Amino acid sequence: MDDDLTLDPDFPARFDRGQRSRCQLYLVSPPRITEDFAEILAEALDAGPVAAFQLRLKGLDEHAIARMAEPLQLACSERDVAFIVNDSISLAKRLGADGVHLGQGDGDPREARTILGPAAQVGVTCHDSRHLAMEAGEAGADYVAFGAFFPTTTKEVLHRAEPSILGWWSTLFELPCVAIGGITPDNGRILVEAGADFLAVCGAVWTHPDGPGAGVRAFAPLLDRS
Ligand SMILES: Cc1ncc(COP(=O)(O)OP(=O)(O)O)c(N)n1
Ligand SMILES: Cc1nc(C(=O)O)sc1CCOP(=O)(O)O
Ligand SMILES: [Mg+2]
Repeated sequence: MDDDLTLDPDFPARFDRGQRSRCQLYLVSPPRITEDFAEILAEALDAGPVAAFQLRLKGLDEHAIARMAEPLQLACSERDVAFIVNDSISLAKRLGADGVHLGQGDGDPREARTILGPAAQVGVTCHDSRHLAMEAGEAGADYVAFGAFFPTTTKEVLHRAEPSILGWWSTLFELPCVAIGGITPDNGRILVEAGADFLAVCGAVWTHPDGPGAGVRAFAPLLDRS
């Protein structure tokens, strides 16, 4: 791995903004995965610096997700990649995950903090709303997520965000911001330049025609904004 692409040395202790000259990659799982997904994940994580992986499985109950999680969590911990659980504070607790990502209907960041403890990383969906982002920051979130910036086939989105919200946020606040939604190596640069601390990516990595490793590598040139 290229030394120039190493992560903040404190990672994954916190969703640190790290050096402001760099943006980091935050992988989001496909909504459905196959039994061999741990190998696919390992290929992606070994291809370049990935700060965090979010387990975002839809249409399954928590027991089923918990059964699938173990090898994925191991792949992350072996590589110092933060393992974040989507949607469920209780599942994050059960798995001993590094953190949880909460949508607006998924629970309160304060409750997540109480249940998961001070070291847990709590992210909050803020759509295109400055108000929601400030609320999340006040509630103790470790990052705020804005999106969707581009059309996506991974989920139906009701909100579209403009890159300027990233510039507004990162100028005023120290708390890291994540950009999500339809991000590819071809369109992501504008978000990095606008101030995104993390690019959260699903489809562009897992459906890359040359495999997920190539998907991760394709983002490397975008992440340095110095
Ligand atoms: C990093 C990141 N940002 C936003 C989301 C979306 O979360 P949510 O609004 O809860 O929607 P679902 O993911 O549950 O469909 C996310 N998962 N990750
Ligand atoms: C999970 C999710 N949340 C979004 C939001 O706008 O809150 S967009 C999105 C899908 C991200 O997948 P892809 O990189 O394939 O577009
Ligand atoms: Mg959710």
